[in-house]
Amino acid sequence: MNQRLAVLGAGNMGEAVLAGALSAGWRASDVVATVRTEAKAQHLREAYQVATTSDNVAAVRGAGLVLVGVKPKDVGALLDEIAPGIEPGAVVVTVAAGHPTSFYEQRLPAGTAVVRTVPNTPAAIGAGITAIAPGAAATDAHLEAVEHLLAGTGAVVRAAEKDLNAVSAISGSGPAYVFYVADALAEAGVLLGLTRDVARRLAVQTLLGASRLMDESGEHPVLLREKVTSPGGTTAAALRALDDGGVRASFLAAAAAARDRAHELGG
Ligand SMILES: NC(=O)C1=CN([C@@H]2O[C@H](COP(=O)(O)OP(=O)(O)OC[C@H]3O[C@@H](n4cnc5c(N)ncnc54)[C@H](OP(=O)(O)O)[C@@H]3O)[C@@H](O)[C@H]2O)C=CC1
Ligand SMILES: O=C(O)[C@@H]1CCC=N1
Repeated sequence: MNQRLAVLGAGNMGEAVLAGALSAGWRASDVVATVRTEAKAQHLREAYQVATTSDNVAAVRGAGLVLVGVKPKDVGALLDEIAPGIEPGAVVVTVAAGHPTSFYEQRLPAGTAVVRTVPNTPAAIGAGITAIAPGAAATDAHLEAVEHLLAGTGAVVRAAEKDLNAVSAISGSGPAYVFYVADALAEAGVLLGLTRDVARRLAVQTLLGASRLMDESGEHPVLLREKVTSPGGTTAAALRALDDGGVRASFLAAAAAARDRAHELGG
């Protein structure tokens, strides 16, 4: 498989994967990115020195790796468009939520290797986590090539394809849940009379510090929570309010809703 990479739809996720590939040593001269708007294309050329075009068929010609980065509703039309230009032996990697690998295989030349992935936006700073699963024609060598492609975006784990909608509900959408909590915590600080600036800094640094502590200590979140929660103290009072508000149950319902929506998007 050759090292030419075509990123079709270099938006939030496509651009993050592109940036990760370059930081992992991919040559900018081996990358072409497609978008619809010239302003976005200009940004990609200036930020990464990659070639850009709005012609997806031209982009996939000569590409050994093709990344599908468009919205789920646009994937079918994109595949129909590029199918005639796909190189024999090319690997098609997708970040789109929902669609199973069989959806791609039905529209691409017979035997095309497809690898479905679920990344998340911290990939843009090399702190993402991506789950990958092979389609029917994808081999271990294809998965290794995709792991190499994604190495600069953060952690990469292999998963069963049947689990990818659940993965999407946890780590794919997960950053949005964390930003939601950050916003809620900052607004709580404002309610208690802190300035917006101070409240936001307290909330963001607390999430960052707590995440690092979980990661670096390796301790279970329950144990870490107990270390903050003094008997009869302030945190116990706060956690009781969260439980009274059904926050834990809401997270379970939120994840199930995201998983079910991914299933719907996949048709
Ligand atoms: N955002 C996230 O956190 C995650 C997203 N995903 C998946 O990633 C995919 C993209 O999401 P996201 O990056 O947020 O969306 P964006 O809208 O940011 O990116 C989509 C990009 O596709 C481009 N585009 C649309 N149609 C075409 C086309 N026909 N040819 C070429 N380029 C095209 C758009 O170009 P232009 O900018 O010029 O309009 C845009 O840059 C989705 O399928 C989503 O399910 C997966 C995991 C996490
Ligand atoms: O919201 C979405 O549909 C995409 C998939 C996972 C995260 N963002």
